[in-house]
Amino acid sequence: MKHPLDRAPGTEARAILALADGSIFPGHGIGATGHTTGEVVFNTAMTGYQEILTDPSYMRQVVTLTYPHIGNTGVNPEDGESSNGPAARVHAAGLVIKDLPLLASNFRATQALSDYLKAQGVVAIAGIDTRKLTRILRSKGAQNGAIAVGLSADETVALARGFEGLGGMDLAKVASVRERYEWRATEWRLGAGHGVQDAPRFHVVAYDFGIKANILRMLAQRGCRVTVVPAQTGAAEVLALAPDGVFLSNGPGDPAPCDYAIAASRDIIERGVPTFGICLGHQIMALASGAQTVKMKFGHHGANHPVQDLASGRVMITSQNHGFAVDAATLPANCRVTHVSLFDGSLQGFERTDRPAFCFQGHPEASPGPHDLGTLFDRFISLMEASHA
Ligand SMILES: NC(=O)CC[C@H](N)C(=O)O
Repeated sequence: MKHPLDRAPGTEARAILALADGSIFPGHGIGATGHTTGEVVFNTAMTGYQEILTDPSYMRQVVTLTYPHIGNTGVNPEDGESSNGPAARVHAAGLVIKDLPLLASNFRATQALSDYLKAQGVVAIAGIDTRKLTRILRSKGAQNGAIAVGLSADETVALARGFEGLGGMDLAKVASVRERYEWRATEWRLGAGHGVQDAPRFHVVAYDFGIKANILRMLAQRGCRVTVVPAQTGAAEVLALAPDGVFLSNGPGDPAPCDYAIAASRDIIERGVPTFGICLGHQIMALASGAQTVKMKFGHHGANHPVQDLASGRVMITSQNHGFAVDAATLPANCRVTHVSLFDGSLQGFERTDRPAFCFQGHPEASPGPHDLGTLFDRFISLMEASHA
């Protein structure tokens, strides 16, 4: 009898991964049939594939995982990161891996990765030389690509070249929730699962540009009642909710065309409301402060990127997922750099010197990844406390 976490060997369809430069990688399909396109990026995290697939920031990106064995721990109903609708919903446009194990084994697993990808309609490919692929992406930069089951190599290359690219693409409003909602679930604990915040000290309004659930859980854990609002909510509507603080979320796509979010954030920050931004939210805060963003060559996607906190000199190991960055040279005088990447010297965080506002480019909420920067959430709480005093 087939165990729900087993996979029958030799049953996969032939599939092709093609890059816009014409590179072809034959493999086998481990997800839905059909085809998909997107920007092909590589992520160096050794695990956390369920959180990565469900992170809305990966919308229109085909994720290559450089760790060779993916799927070993199956998937479970609790580790999804998409807060908008079912947490288990996959947002990545596709998945590229080296090897899918025949057997998944974990006490929390309820489904095999392959069955999950099929159920979610996600096209995915295994048997790929991900080291070769990653060397191409590192030397030439992130590229548009396609995965296809049942198409020729030429047809798959044509699909890859047909993807319009993420530059200039406004996806925050696409990933965002349509209706405002309240969030109270706290962080997951072994044996207890998620708790509920029923005695909140603060009210946070969180802009949903594609927000990850663990950000909301970490805010709730620290005593916040969170009202999550759609990406295009105006500043007046947010201020009318009388928030103690405003949060600008992570999200997919290019931050520069998100003019609605840039304008609203500018108004809210100028009003002196404590504001915290993560990843796309950090980029939006920079644009709202007058700085500029740029597209990176291949971005940062992984779970062990060293980042230095300039005030203390301490080096933090961080979770990262971004393909755009704030150009530090364009930061105005009222922005002070707080964090720098030790991989490439790029800007990782800044604070406003004239307003209670700060932001971080990586992912302090982890999921997946290390927890070194959880203290940034405590800093946001301190800003809200200070504004009450
Ligand atoms: N995780 C994120 O919020 C990503 C932000 C933005 N889409 C980028 O790629 O840089």
